[in-house]
Amino acid sequence: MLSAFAYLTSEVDWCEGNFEHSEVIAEYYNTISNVSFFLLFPILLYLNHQYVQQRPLFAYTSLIAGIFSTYYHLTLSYVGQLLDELSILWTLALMYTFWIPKCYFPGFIKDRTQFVCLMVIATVVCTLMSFIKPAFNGYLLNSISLHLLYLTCQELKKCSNPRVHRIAAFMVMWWMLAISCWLSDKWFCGFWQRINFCYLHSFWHVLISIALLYCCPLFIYFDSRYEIPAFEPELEYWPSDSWPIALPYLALRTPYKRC
Ligand SMILES: CCCCCCCC/C=C\CCCCCCCC(=O)N[C@@H](CO)[C@H](O)/C=C/CCCCCCCCCCCCC
Ligand SMILES: [Ca+2]
Ligand SMILES: [Zn+2]
Repeated sequence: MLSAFAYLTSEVDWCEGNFEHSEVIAEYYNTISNVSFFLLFPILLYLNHQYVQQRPLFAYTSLIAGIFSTYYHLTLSYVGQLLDELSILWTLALMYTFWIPKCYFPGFIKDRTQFVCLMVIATVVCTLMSFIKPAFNGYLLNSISLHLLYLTCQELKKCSNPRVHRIAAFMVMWWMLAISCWLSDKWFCGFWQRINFCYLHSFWHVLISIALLYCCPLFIYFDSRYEIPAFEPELEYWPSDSWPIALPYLALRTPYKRC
């Protein structure tokens, strides 16, 4: 049992060489690049504080995923890998349970309570299955992004706001860059080793964090339109619209009321 915590017991070993820069950190760049998840957390929280006040549940999940991902790359242990993957699975399950608009529920589901039960059962089953072949979990988790893409397309069809379309386009661009790095690190490691450039998984950490900077405001914008009718949601940029590099966030405006 204790051996599951031991260094180098994980089923997946990423392309970066082990213990090349430190005696205690198995994959040095893959570990330190997790700093992007720790930055993501306060940035999302600060920029979207109005939304977080309305629906506080969602704020802490990216931090937990970041902690376990750091532990995993630091040790490459079996337990580290499972914690990394299961924290993402449960984060995404939590997001789905509370963020998915009712119109996307399967036909046999009547209300959110039933949907919560369905999500709990599905997540517990996936959790148990993930112990069977942990190496497969990464593919499963990444395939959830395809469903997020589908949901984005459906919502964009209902929305003519050019700002929303622009943020969605940026999210997809960053996600495509991120997933290319993740797959390339897995499939073409021999090539990257030959040219002595084995850092693509650490690029993935940074690029998927940037994609989430666009993904989160977009999905909480969709959610606000359905679930917080007392406010008018608007997507804005920090520090300003006119800056060449700016971060999108959700502002909740009180609609002007005529007497
Ligand atoms: C207002 C505040 C809201 C805060 C919400 C925070 C939402 C965070 C949501 C998800 C967290 C994902 C964290 C990803 C951690 C990745 C760690 C990692 O790299 N693990 C790998 C092993 O080291 C593992 O192989 C990767 C597995 C795949 C993970 C897939 C994550 C998908 C995230 C969805 C991104 C959507 C982008 C847009 C899609 C079109
Ligand atoms: Ca490695
Ligand atoms: Zn990783």
